[in-house]
Amino acid sequence: MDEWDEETTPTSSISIGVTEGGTWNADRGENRRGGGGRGRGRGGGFRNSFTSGGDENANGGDSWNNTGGERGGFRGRGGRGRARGFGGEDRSEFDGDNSNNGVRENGFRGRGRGGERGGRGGGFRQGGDQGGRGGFGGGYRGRDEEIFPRGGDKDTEKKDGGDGDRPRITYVPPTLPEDEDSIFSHYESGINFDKYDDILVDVSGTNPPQAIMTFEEAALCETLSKNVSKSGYVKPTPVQKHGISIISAGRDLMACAQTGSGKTAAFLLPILQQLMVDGVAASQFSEIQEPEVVIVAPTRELINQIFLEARKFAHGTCVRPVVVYGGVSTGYQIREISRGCNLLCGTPGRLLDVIGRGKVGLSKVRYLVLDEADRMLDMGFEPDMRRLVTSPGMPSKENRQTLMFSATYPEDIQKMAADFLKSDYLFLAVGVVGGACSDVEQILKQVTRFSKREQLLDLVKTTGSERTMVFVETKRQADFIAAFLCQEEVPTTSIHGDREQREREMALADFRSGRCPILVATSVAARGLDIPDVQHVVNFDLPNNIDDYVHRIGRTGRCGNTGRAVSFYDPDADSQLARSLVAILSQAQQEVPSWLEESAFRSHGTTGFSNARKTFASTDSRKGQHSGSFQDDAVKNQPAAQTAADDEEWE
Ligand SMILES: Nc1ncnc2c1ncn2[C@@H]1O[C@H](COP(=O)(O)OP(=O)(O)OP(=O)(O)O)[C@@H](O)[C@H]1O
Repeated sequence: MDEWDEETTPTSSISIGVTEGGTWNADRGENRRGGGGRGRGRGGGFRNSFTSGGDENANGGDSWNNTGGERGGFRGRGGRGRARGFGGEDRSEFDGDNSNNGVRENGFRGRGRGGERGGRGGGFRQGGDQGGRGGFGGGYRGRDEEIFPRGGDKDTEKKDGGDGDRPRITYVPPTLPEDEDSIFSHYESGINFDKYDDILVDVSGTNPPQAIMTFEEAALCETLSKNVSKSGYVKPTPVQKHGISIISAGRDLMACAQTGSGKTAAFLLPILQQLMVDGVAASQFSEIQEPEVVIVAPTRELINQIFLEARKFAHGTCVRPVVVYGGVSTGYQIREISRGCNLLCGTPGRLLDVIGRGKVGLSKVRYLVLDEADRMLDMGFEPDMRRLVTSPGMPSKENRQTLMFSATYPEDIQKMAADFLKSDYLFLAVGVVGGACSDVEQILKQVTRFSKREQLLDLVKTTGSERTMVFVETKRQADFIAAFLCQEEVPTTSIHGDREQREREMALADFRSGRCPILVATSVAARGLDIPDVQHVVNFDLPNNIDDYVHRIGRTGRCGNTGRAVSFYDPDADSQLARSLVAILSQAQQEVPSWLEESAFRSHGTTGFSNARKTFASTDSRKGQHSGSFQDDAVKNQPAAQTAADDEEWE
């Protein structure tokens, strides 16, 4: 079976728990729920899960690898774990992350798996009325979250090739609502929307076209124009003013503009407009679909969001957008494509998959868009992008328009990106390349590794029901922190690359709706996600890459709204970021704590920020200067793919 033949679910820590735990693995609902005394609600469930770390720790791991009586054993250990987990041994859960021996590790394991298992059950959210279902196992989502066994139920089936127990993905996302209210639902632009007009814009390259000042000047066709109004757009943002005219003039573009400033519409509108002018219409009658547009983005949720935007703007036209991404039934996606496809959105792996299956022809591609282009082209993912542009039928760069967008553009990536563009491409920089959105208040808090959890709790307790994204570095940590907050009665959900797609989409839906106002996330949610009313971002763990910091805090303060980002700075772990942080904060006119300046000084032995900040100019790397990336050398030298933590599934 070739690698594209059928996708399998990523090995999920949550799912491991589900499978191994037996009770959770049962096919019948009553087994899942019954289980008998696996924890009743918040307190009990959580405590149970952590018991394995107690004096049973010699068996703690084993219990998960067995069934039947061992499960009972696990349940029987309930009640003591909490003391280890969150009470007495405050450090152990973190130590366990790195350690391979000793009591702490077992304790952590007990917690970790329990916690991950907990992610399914709902013990924390639904409290005592969940009865046996909860345990910590179910953790933090709640009673409505379905349990999907790893094999044999309606939702999964074994692979044909007999490839072990790995199930075929058969998840099909819910049908999208067709009513206009849903399609055009949007949040209001904020008080600072007009300030966008004050941002300096630099377009470099030969003969840039004149920017448009209004949507009327874009001369969009009637349906498109109405859709723009229904979306609540009154006037274009700077990246739209310039981007729309550049793309409409047929030029290749590398565009850099701050997070939340409307880059998606900047490429969608002129592309759709051109398709309309050309009278493009999807045909259901050809077996191979030949889209005119291919849009690629690095994560599933982001590409789905771009698809929804495309669907919104194309509403009532003959242009049919389709989306493909990992974690969803390939068969379903291929059927969607075969119903007609002009504009294909995809994550790279799944895109290459459907192309490789011969279901999509590329010879008609006129627009190739790479959103989050720096991430798409960084060191880890460059080969996939090269594979895409050299796929059979894909027009050469001379014969297509290639468009790249991001809020960050390290210089080395800019240079590589140029390989994908015509030599006369335009470089559009709105504001400072790689700069943070100035509508986000940035607060740095110096913490120790072991005080983070309490600080987080204090913080979320003061923010009440305001929507908050909490970024952590690892998937395990995401589950752990989500479970911890749930135990503290803060309704929380989580998103990371080990959660199944159904769970990821549910988590986002719960966060969007406010049902779970706290979303704990890894970097998988750092880029592009546009979720209304996210007032806060917390960097529980700072990323090891300043560009990721910029993207993460950009989940708030979008479209002229204000937001707040609180970052926990652990001097033992984060000093390599100090200088870049000082630069980012200063550029965004934020207060720079003196301890951070000192830390930056200590880690580099110089106060030479002004030198380093020469790189602040909005710069096209062709100008022969440093680009506007803020990365200091220490960070820059890290392979970008590694800096993405462990979380980008890339398909
Ligand atoms: N001209 C406009 N008027 C009003 N709202 C707009 C306008 N342009 C975009 N928006 C809205 O602003 C929000 C942010 O837009 P978008 O997601 O395209 O930002 P972005 O620049 O791609 O951000 P990121 O860098 O995080 O990916 C969206 O909700 C979008 O609908």
